[in-house]
Amino acid sequence: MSLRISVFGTGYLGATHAAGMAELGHEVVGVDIDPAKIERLSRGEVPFYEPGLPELLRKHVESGRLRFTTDAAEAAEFADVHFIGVGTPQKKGSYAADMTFVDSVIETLAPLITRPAVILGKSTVPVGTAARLAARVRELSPVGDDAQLGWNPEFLREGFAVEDTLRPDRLVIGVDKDRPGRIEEVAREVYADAISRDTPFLVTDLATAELVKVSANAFLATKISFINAIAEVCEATGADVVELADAIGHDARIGRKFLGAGLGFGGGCLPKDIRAFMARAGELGVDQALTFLREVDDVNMRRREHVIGLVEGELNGRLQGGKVAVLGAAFKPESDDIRDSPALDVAGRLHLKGADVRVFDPEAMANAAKVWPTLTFTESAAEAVKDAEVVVVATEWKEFRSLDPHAVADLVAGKVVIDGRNCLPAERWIDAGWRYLGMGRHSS
Ligand SMILES: NC(=O)C1=CN([C@@H]2O[C@H](COP(=O)(O)OP(=O)(O)OC[C@H]3O[C@@H](n4cnc5c(N)ncnc54)[C@H](O)[C@@H]3O)[C@@H](O)[C@H]2O)C=CC1
Ligand SMILES: O=C(O)[C@H]1O[C@H](OP(=O)(O)OP(=O)(O)OC[C@H]2O[C@@H](n3ccc(=O)[nH]c3=O)[C@H](O)[C@@H]2O)[C@H](O)[C@@H](O)[C@@H]1O
Repeated sequence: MSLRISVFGTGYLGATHAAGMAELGHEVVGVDIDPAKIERLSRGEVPFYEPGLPELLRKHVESGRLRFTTDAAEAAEFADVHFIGVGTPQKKGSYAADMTFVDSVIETLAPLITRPAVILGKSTVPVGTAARLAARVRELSPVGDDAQLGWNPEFLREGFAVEDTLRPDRLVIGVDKDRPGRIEEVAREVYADAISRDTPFLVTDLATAELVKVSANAFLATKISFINAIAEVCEATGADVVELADAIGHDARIGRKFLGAGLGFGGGCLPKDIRAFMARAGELGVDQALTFLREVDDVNMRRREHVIGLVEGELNGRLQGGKVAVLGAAFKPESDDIRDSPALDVAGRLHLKGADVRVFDPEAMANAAKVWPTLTFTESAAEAVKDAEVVVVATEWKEFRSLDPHAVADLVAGKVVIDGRNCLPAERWIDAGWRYLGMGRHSS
């Protein structure tokens, strides 16, 4: 059955969710406070890089099943199901999540709900938020208890956002167990396609749904920092963390995924989510339960220092004026997202320490230049590495993984490559005469 849906927030999550809902047969309006974004989306353009999304979005804008507006009243009038996908960034000067945007959607939308409707929150929020907002919605809406709020956390990965939206590996719906209302029934209609394929559909209370999301991200972050901590020990002992990860990953209880040692995790979610989780635990008086996440964060940030130290070492302690190429600015490949990007952080810090840094990224240059206008960005990887004394591979784009070490050798001043993502074929680079430094690996 086709539903009328609105999606508040048309960033990485919201724009993908809106297009995905249209693909599932629903009629959708996307709402954002940024008029420039809405104008581009209305023309069928995606204002960020996400493989497969431009085609999907254009298809549904052209079919008329998907449109965009800055007018919340229009969305309230049109839709019976409202998703909230606005940002919950880290607050300045604090670990906590900034709830201004989510709160503002509720304050605007709830009074406009004049017939029974369901609101499903998708943003990642501190536990307790949904119960607070559900009460606020009942208070503000003219239909009172007939305006119901549940929480439906999102697990998509950037770079695979379309696939993850259309074929999620699980669906979680948080419902106030004392007032379940129509939330489960409506969510089953929204996600009928995935449910028909036996996708696990888990109905929980509101707090559990909120905690599922932050626990999943905390676990992923912990797994990455675990392997990076082991990488530190490998570096001290001459062991090889990639062989080690392969070996422990064969144990099905451990698994090989997310054991990629390197520059560590970044992005708009993992770092801020573990910090917000710690902040919320503090407010709840259970901060001790999550002190290990402090360590997870510290191990992660040390990876960046480690790479900066390696560059400095290769330049004989002389960063000032040293020519360094940084390949990659995005926090991971197949994304133009530079939020808390380890690659860009390393490039920026080397630049602040006086190195002559040149950066190239296939998709993230425009975003990176906004944050680091004083960094030098080049048109190509070849231009970035020209005359470099050290090359740092900081984001594992395919374009960098498949670089020809012989061709690159002809361009550089020094054949030193730091593989910040353990993504290069080390033997090929070594055979081509390079000094190769991996993360937690034998160097040559
Ligand atoms: N990016 C991702 O891969 C995922 C993000 N999330 C969560 O989803 C939420 C959104 O994340 P992103 O899409 O990455 O953020 P984003 O920053 O790309 O997008 C947020 C959008 O919300 C808009 N906005 C702010 N206030 C608004 C309002 N009152 N009404 C309508 N629009 C408003 C902004 O203009 C912006 O376009 C966060 O809580 C994040 O943790 C969850 C899973 C995946
Ligand atoms: O809440 C969110 O926004 C999302 O956060 C992550 O997705 P995403 O940030 O898109 O990226 P990941 O693929 O998880 O990678 C995160 C970071 O970890 C790094 N990483 C990943 C895997 C690994 O083995 N090693 C490693 O350093 C990546 O380079 C990247 O910087 C989660 O994977 C999603 O399930 C979740 O929905």
